[in-house]
Amino acid sequence: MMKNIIEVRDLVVVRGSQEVLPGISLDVTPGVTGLLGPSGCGKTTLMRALVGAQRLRSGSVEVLGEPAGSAPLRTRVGYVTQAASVYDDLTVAENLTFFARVLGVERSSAEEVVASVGLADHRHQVVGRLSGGQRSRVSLAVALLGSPEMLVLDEPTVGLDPVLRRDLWGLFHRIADGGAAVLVSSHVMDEAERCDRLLLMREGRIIADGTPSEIRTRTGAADIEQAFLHLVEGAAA
Ligand SMILES: Nc1ncnc2c1ncn2[C@@H]1O[C@H](COP(=O)(O)OP(=O)(O)OP(=O)(O)O)[C@@H](O)[C@H]1O
Repeated sequence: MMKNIIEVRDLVVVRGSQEVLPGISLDVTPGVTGLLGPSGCGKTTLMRALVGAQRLRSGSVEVLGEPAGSAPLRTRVGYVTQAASVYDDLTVAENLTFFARVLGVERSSAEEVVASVGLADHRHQVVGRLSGGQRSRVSLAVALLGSPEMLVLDEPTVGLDPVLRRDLWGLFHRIADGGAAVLVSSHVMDEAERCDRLLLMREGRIIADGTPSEIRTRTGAADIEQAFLHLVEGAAA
């Protein structure tokens, strides 16, 4: 059996006055796992909990056998939020060299990750003058420093053209083939078929968990969007 990279048990998270996650449990093994669900269902909140950036009301979140967010996980986990988190006044290469030093990662790794996100030709450009899609790939490159064993990506393909989207999904699978858990959130259902496993989320709960074909077969739907609607209507009935 494949080892669990992520173990979440009875996780309850309250934000403001709302119980956003009312008690989630899940295991994630290596591979590309898609976290899908409508806007506001709690995807980002779950991802924040996985990287230790979210206060938990109760329950536990373990990553690679350590409590989420603990010091030993610092270089073993990569996280990309929806907002680019790099320095606009530095070049692509300068950003990567800076973060490589902060993380204590080899300088050569900085060059590798720039190439892997397709930005080698832009490495001497100032980040503030790049397009939105290029900037978000700089954040992704930072998250890839040190070859993390868990990579958490919040809507990483928003605003990218089809060729880049295809290339990035190829990259996610190569990373997963190396034994990492890559967790990708999306509300674009047509990206679901690119995942090894899907977690469909609604109102803070996982309403389906399986491969894309398992979920389609179980619901008798032609695609994941139809399957999701079927599940939502079934749950409401
Ligand atoms: N800082 C906050 N304070 C209070 N409530 C919040 C806060 N951030 C998010 N929420 C609430 O938590 C719920 C889940 O939000 P979350 O960002 O996890 O959803 P999401 O599924 O990632 O949505 P999206 O796809 O739009 O990014 C929403 O109802 C939102 O209003």
